Amino acid sequence: MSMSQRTPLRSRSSLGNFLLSGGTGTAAQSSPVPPKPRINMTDLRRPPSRTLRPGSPKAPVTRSRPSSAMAHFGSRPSTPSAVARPEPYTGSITVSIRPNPYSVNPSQNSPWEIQSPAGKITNTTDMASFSFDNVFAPDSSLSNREVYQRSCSNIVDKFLHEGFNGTIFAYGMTGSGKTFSMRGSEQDPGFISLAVDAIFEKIDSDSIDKEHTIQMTYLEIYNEKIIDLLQPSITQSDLKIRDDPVFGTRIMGITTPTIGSKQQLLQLISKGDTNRKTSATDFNTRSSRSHSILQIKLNTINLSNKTETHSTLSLCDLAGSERAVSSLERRKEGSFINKSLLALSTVINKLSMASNTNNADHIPYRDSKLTRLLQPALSGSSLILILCTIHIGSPLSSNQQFTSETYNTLRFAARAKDIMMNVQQNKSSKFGDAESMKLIEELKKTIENQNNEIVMLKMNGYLPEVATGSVGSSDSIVAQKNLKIAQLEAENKLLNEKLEHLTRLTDLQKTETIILKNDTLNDILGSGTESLQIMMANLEEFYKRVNYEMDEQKSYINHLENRVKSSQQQVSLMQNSGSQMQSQRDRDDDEITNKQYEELLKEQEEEIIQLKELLKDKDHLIKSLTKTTKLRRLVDSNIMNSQDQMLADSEGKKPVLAAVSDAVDKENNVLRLFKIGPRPSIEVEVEPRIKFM
Ligand SMILES: Nc1ncnc2c1ncn2[C@@H]1O[C@H](COP(=O)(O)OP(=O)(O)OP(=O)(O)O)[C@@H](O)[C@H]1O
Repeated sequence: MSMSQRTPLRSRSSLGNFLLSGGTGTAAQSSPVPPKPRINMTDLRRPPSRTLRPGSPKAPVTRSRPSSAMAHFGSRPSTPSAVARPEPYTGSITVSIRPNPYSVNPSQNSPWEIQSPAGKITNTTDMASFSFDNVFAPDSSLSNREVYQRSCSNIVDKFLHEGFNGTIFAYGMTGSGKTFSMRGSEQDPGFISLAVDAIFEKIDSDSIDKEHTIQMTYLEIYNEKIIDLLQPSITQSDLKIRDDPVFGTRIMGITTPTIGSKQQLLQLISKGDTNRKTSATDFNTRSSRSHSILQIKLNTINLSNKTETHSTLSLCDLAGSERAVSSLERRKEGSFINKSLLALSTVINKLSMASNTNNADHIPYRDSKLTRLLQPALSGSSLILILCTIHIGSPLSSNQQFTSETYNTLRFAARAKDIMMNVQQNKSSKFGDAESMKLIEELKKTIENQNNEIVMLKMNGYLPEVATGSVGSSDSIVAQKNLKIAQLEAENKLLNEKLEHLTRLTDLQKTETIILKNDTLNDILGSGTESLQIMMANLEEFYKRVNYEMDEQKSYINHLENRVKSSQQQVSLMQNSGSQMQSQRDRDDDEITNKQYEELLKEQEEEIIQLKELLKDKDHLIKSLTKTTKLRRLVDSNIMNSQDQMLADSEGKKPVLAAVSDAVDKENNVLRLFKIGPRPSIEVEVEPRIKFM
């Protein structure tokens, strides 16, 4: 059977030479969506960025400054913390400013003074000054590599070596150099190529006990539609976004090839680039008319300590905004681009305000596809670099617009710089689950292949041995054929039994894994040393949070419904008052808005159904957890009891069992509060292990 599409990348010292020479490249490239050898966490359908990460729409960021070690979240019910977590990154978003050197007119004075070493840019007219992590000189000899090393490589390193997610996006006016910085050229490769180099350097240099699997997606948001850049013809229609417990958000049905080599990855990126919408505009002959997001997902299995880590690097090249546009189509695109960039600005403003004032306002991530996709990153699941590209031309005549756009970009950058983040590393998990999923996949394929062979044998009487003339008379051919069919059927029966067994065991492990991967439940489970009261209080807290998130969803839906109503009213008002004089442009915009709201509303309705399912899942988890807790307590109390009994026998005192029984009564009272009935005793297979004969 072919496992080529899921063959992990090893360091060059082991499998690397074969794989990196393109051994698996072609197959993976043509595959639309290869199955992932990991537990499908979507069953849980939990929106993590709103629940368990520091990213609730109400309190997405910490208020602590970079040096603070004691980050806390805003107004949402806090996560009870009993388990030590990996060291988070607490600090601000990295913001770098890069001027387009060709926007400088040497014969005129620039309205901007740049002090690169101090990371400062000042407007010489009103002396408004901005400070950032980097402000690069408008120097055409400054290479992308240098800019990458000074602003971006740190995030890529943390993505590669420490299990952080990283998000890098280029923001700025059209023609200011976003695509130039992200894609670069052959002579001067951009951030994407440089990050790909770093990824494969890491794979090459890693020890032989590490296996890497790389997957990628490449999409564009064009006119508020998500389009798969790797399969645009098939999936021209708008792809849907869903919450995902592992990656924050997930695009349904997007092509996610598993990468076999660096060359293959670069080829796929180039393929995506050619599919991206670009057109000539007033400021740029090849202007990007869409926002593009390239995601590289890295899964690393450490064979020596049997752990699996995943992290995602997102590289976004945003479309530039523009006002002066001549064609209707460009105007329509511009209206969508401006809307999503406005939504991004609003989100950045609110996050910045929340950081500065502890004012936990609603963050409207759902106002655009762009902000919805960036939601996990902006709400604390990712380190972020924003590269703002600017024009620093003369303040005179035609360049006046550049100055005001540069001002806008710098204000956006300054607000982004204000946002304080508390970013968690992705946790490593034991990879037994991935292995068993792989076995299940292999078994399924074998069974399928053998079934096909049986069908062929029965229908056509085809036997490979016959075709090669290696068998004798027709009687013996029939006998051999029947024997082969019988053998295959017997083998398949056995394989089916194995498959069933394995699936049962994996399901058991899956339930455990879901509980283990659930941060909040981990907190509740704690180290196993908390008292019953603490554990039940934690459960109560967990329940509160679920309800809180449900309420928040409902209020957002109300908000959207109101917006749909008011825009519908506006439209009918305009129609009634005979405002046919309304320009074609405005009507286009209104239609877009209404359609968008209706789509949003539909999505929200679907999501509410999902959330209700999610609540059921959480109920189920709480019940499982309570069972586990009871079981653990029973085991503990049995041990204690036998020790206590021995002590009581020797000292003539009351044994501890009586106290444990009091505790069980108390717990049942709390459970009744949650409307969870006390559970009967359960059969639990302790530490189910996969055994494959
Ligand atoms: N730092 C730079 N050094 C050299 N050339 C640059 C630089 N920045 C931009 N350019 C040149 O300026 C032009 C416009 O750049 P680019 O296409 O990257 O802009 P953009 O911001 O992506 O625009 P849009 O939003 O319209 O897609 C290109 O010809 C590019 O080569």
